[in-house]
Amino acid sequence: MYHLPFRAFSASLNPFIRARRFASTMSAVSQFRPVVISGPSGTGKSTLLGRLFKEFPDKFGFSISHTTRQPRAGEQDCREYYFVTKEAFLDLVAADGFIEHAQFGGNHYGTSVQAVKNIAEKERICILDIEMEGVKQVKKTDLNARFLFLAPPSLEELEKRLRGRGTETEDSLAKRLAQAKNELEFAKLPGSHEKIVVNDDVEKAYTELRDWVVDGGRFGA
Ligand SMILES: Nc1ncnc2c1ncn2[C@@H]1O[C@H](COP(=O)(O)OP(=O)(O)OP(=O)(O)O)[C@@H](O)[C@H]1O
Repeated sequence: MYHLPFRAFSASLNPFIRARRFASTMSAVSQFRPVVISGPSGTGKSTLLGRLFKEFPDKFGFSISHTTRQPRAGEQDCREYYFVTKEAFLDLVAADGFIEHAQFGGNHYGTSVQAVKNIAEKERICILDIEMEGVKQVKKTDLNARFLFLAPPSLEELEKRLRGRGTETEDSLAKRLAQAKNELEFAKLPGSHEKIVVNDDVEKAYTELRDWVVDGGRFGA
């Protein structure tokens, strides 16, 4: 199987390939700037992104994650996931190659910086739907990203939406609301995001988000 970390490693052995690859990914992310959408769980990110992808089916993409779990029937390497060994995964962690990574059920999962660049190389805008810690990590990279924060009208309304979605237990609800407070505090810091959209009325919020992302057809470039 052909793994991304191996490809990245083998390219790094040859300075010419490395320089060429660096130049091409740099120009790709300057032209196709990734967009980071963050905001508390339940604030409506999936709802608005679903609409954006429907309106612009060929413009955007999600990065492919890495995982150390085994592929399931029908899953393909480099399509659903980059399926890697635990050793390759930990090497990439050590090389600071991940924007975020976590462990679930004994397997590792992560979003690599290179996976985001790969979307730009396909001439699409990579959308990253991530939490505050991920936002901080993206800011440390050369991804040239733009940052939008989707805010709920209030914490009370956020709780109502999370309850209405029917996906939470009392325990997970309390955790999400506590994390929401942290996210809202972070969003108040100057420079944390370039654009804040309050998802009060869904039509209004969608128009505001779309117009900022599309930026008159320039997509921030
Ligand atoms: N403007 C709105 N007014 C009322 N309800 C909304 C609005 N936007 C989204 N919702 C509803 O709020 C709930 C949470 O929305 P959604 O699942 O899109 O949030 P999310 O930010 O993607 O959450 P997570 O980060 O947990 O995936 C959904 O049931 C959705 O239908």
